[in-house]
Formats: sequence, C-alpha cells, structure tokens
Amino acid sequence: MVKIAPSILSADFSRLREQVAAVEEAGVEYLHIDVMDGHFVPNITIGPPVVASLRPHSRLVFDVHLMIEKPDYYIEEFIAAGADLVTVHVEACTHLHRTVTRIKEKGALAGIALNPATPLALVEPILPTVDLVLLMTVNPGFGGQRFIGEIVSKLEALCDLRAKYALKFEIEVDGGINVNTAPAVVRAGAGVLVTGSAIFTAPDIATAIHDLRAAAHSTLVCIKT
Ligand SMILES: O=C(CO)[C@@H](O)[C@H](O)COP(=O)(O)O
Repeated sequence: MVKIAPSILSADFSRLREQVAAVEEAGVEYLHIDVMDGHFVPNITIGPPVVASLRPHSRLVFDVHLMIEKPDYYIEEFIAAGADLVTVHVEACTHLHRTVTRIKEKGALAGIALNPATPLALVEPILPTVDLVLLMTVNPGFGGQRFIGEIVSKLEALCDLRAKYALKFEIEVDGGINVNTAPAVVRAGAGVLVTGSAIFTAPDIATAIHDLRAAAHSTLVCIKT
C-alpha cells in the first residue's frame, strides 16, 4: 500500500497542531517535516523545538527531511525531539555511510535524499544500509513547485536496483506530487508520497488525502489487471 506523508511546509503554522491532527485523522502514515537552513537550500524553516512540541500530540511516524549543511551536528537533537526517520541529503554529506550509521546508532530509521540532478550511482554502494531513499521531484527549498517528470525514469532505475540486490528500503518521492502526478510515480515504484500544497492548500484536507490515495491506488489496480 502506498503511504502518504503530508509535508507541513505548506501548513498554516499558526494552526500547526490542529493541521497535524487533521491529516492524522484522515489516515496518513507519515508526517513529513522539512528542515531547511538557508544554506543548503535558500529557505529557513523548522528546528528541533517544533518537532518536540508536536511529538506529544501525534502518533504519526515523524519523517524528518534535513535539507541542511553538516547534518551530523543535528541528528541527535532531532532524534531526541521525536524524529522516527531522519533523511539526509547525499549532496550535504562528505561521509554518507558514517552519517547513515550514526542515525541508526541513535535509534532512528535512516533515509538518504537525492536532488534531481544527483545520479543513483553515487548511492548504489550504500543502498543495503538505508531504510529509505527519497528522490526529489523538484529542486529542494520550496513547496508548490512543478513536478520534474524526468525523475520517473530515475525512480524506475532505483526500483530495479532494489530488486536486483533484494533490498527492502522504502522509496519516497517529494515535490509536486498531487492527483495528477501520483499515478506515474506509483507506477514507477514510489511507496511513500510526500505532498505539501496539494493537501494543506486544499479546501478540505480529508478530501484531498482521500483523492490522493484514490489516484495512487487506481494505478496499483491498473498494474494488477
Ligand atoms: O522538500 C520539499 C521542498 O523542498 C517538499 O517537501 C515540499 O514541501 C513539497 O511540497 P509540494 O511540492 O507538495 O507543494
């Protein structure tokens, strides 16, 4: 089953607790938390105190996406704040295997994220050590951008690598995911859909999540028949 991970980047921050409760009630699996530092990406967002404030109010898997330089300095703090899954950018890590190992040693699941222009070959050697691979389908930094369709073939190639090595990591896509783009990424092998603006700027959050799930699952039905 495809998992949905609403990105709170597009939420109304003045009503964050309420909006997290709304996506949780609508049955999503993950809460995607975009952490940006103004250096790795040209935007500044959320730090560990926000994660810690939300933690007592939600049972969702906290999927913390670090779009920051030197992520090693902050891994422990985000896990202590309540992150269940910590994803770091390949482009921000000099010693990626060490960083992934540190995340796991500190008790969280470890993800690696690749920008659209970053080739899969860079991460192939460490795929057996990760729990999730996030393929950016926009250039990171902002919500509401247009989906980059060329990433679909990269997604298929990642799926093939997972099958080739008989691995079990999850494949997450992030950026421009909505009812129109979800079918293509699910068909190509995405198992976790990060969606920000299509959920939080919709007139009704529950309806938006229902529609996204229906679009994703309709594709799965297509594959089976
Ligand atoms: O990490 C990012 C952007 O850098 C994403 O998580 C976006 O927040 C997704 O937003 P939409 O493209 O769905 O609006």
